[in-house]
Amino acid sequence: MLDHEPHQPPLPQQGNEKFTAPPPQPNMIEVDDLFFEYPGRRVLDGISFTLPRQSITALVGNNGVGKTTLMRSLAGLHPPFSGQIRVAGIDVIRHPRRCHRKIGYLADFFGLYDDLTVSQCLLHAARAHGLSPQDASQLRDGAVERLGLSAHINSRSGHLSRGLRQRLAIGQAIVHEPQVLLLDEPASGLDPDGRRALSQLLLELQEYGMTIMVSSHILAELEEYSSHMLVLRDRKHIDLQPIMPTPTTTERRLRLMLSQPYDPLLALLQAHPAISEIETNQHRATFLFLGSALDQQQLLHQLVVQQVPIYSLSEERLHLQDAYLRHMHSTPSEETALYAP
Ligand SMILES: Nc1ncnc2c1ncn2[C@@H]1O[C@H](COP(=O)(O)OP(=O)(O)OP(=O)(O)O)[C@@H](O)[C@H]1O
Repeated sequence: MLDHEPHQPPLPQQGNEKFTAPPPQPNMIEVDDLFFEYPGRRVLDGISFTLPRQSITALVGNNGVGKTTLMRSLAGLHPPFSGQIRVAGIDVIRHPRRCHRKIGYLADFFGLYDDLTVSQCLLHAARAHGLSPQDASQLRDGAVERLGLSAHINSRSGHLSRGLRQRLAIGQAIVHEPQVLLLDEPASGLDPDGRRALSQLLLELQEYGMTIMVSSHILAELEEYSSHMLVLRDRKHIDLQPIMPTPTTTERRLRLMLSQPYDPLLALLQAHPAISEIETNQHRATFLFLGSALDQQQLLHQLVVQQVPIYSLSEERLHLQDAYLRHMHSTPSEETALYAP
């Protein structure tokens, strides 16, 4: 069950699981010095990274670089050669079964029980996580609604179209409401409506408190919902970049647009204690802002009161495709800009 932050809407109750929730950790996934080898082939060579709670991370990298291997290691399905993996504070390598309850995983090539109905598949997945029949049916109903599968609840999975099978597989991965969701190429087989629905679903699950990692080669789609990009460059190098602030992040890059030039703007921004890295021209200013949503509201109020001719204030986000290409063509030690110009 998810740990709820005070501001989060309550999730449907999962029933009689009773334990004292651990204090929330800032990082939900922690990987340290991870080595993975297939016979005669090293795929991950001492990589380390951490992913913040409630982030949605796009895992990207060239074909064959090791994305699936990394995801399966995080899911406790591929014991690594050495290193440490902690998910939701649990040591995945030492306690893989305990982690399975907290993790939802969708494989790139998944299997479904073709003779079971949609309802039975979801119930089976929920029961496999040790949930009672009553809780399993309650969660099944939630997953059916979230995935838009109501019209197909009694259809056999073997009779579903490819896109609906993909949706059902995603439903199976989230039915037990895991804290961490790992999705390997979840959009393959989905039509444009299904892909849009997937983006919305991931953002909704993030709102509920899930930490999500998605591997895909379709960067434009990842850009719609990802808060971070994790680039697996080669077996030794992995880099994490923030793209969008998460609900718990306070640093963001803002863009302010002017309807006419306003010379005192630079001095005004420079005087603000929460603002740094300012770039201005006649029509706009971009800057790094450190503060809460309320602080941002106050900044906007201050600008309006001082009659700055502002017509919009928005958050800038990284263009994933540009950042990815910049990343892949730089040397591992080179700094890359976090946000698009
Ligand atoms: N069971 C296996 N035995 C041996 N080598 C394997 C095995 N599975 C994967 N590999 C190799 O390990 C490397 C990493 O594979 P992996 O599937 O993790 O890459 P990927 O980044 O997910 O690739 P893609 O983007 O094509 O899905 C590849 O070179 C692959 O050939």
